[in-house]
Amino acid sequence: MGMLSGKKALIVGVASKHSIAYGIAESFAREGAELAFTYQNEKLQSRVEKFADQWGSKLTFPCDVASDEEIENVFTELNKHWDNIDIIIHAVGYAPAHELNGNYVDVTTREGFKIAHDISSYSFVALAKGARKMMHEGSSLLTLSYLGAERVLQNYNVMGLAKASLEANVRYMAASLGKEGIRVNGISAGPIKTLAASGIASFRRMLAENAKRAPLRRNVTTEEVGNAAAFLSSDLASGITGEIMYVDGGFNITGMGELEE
Ligand SMILES: NC(=O)c1ccc[n+]([C@@H]2O[C@H](COP(=O)([O-])OP(=O)(O)OC[C@H]3O[C@@H](n4cnc5c(N)ncnc54)[C@H](O)[C@@H]3O)[C@@H](O)[C@H]2O)c1
Ligand SMILES: Cc1c(CN(C)C(=O)CCc2cnc3c(c2)CCC(=O)N3)oc2ccccc12
Repeated sequence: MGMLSGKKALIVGVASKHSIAYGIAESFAREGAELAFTYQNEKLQSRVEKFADQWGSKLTFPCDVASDEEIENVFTELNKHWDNIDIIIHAVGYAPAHELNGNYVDVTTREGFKIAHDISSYSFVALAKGARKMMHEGSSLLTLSYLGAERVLQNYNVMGLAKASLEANVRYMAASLGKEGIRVNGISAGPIKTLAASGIASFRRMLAENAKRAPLRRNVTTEEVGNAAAFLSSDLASGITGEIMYVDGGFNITGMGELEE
């Protein structure tokens, strides 16, 4: 019997086998959850359908989180298969690429700021609004954040502000839904080589620096994030809400790497 047996989970954000959402789906399937997925657009449809099939799921729906109509349609369709929903995973983040490379004041724009906050933060509460009628006592929502929400990481720029907004979103949603027994949490993951990380200037250097300085002396994997997500989404975490859990090899507790090994 797995940690998530009998649980119905909707996973938003699978784009490739390197996705954090993919790692989460792997852990969830292993722990016995029944899975449903959304994909951002037709380009990702066949890939996500193939992934869903390997986890025994036929439930996949298109959803660009910029569209209230597409979000609403996900839950209308999902409700034809499931009476209610136990778990929602929000693994979506985006800012226009030009915002994430260069001096924050120089590269940040009003349009880029709006898009980053809409797609990376508003979309989390938008999913909760869409799922409102299907959630129940014991339901759990989980999102993915990054250290850039609280500290300055070179080039992360407006995504740091969007993640700060997302982390406040976790707390306000937890307070808003707590009386109904619905929990809302986040995982602040260390850097991982995914599609969202590709094309980022000096990402490789950042990964190496993280592995050097983190107490565990290595980077984390999507499997490790998946396992922490399974715990936080399970009844074993029934007392935890409004919390952001670091899964980063301990990097966030350090001020400076060991000056000599
Ligand atoms: N990779 C890292 O280093 C890292 C570290 C900490 C947190 N995160 C966060 O983890 C989450 C997942 O990112 P990832 O690293 O797995 O990369 P990824 O590229 O695999 O996943 C990002 C997902 O966001 C989706 N997305 C983007 N815009 C969308 C839109 N308008 N509508 C619907 N979906 C949209 C993409 O389709 C993709 O599935 C993001 O929130 C990211 O900020 C990533
Ligand atoms: C770590 C790290 C990441 C990974 N991470 C934590 C993220 O949250 C990914 C954020 C992200 C959001 N939007 C886009 C992209 C990445 C690249 C492709 C694109 O067009 N838009 O992204 C960085 C960007 C700059 C500096 C560090 C990082």
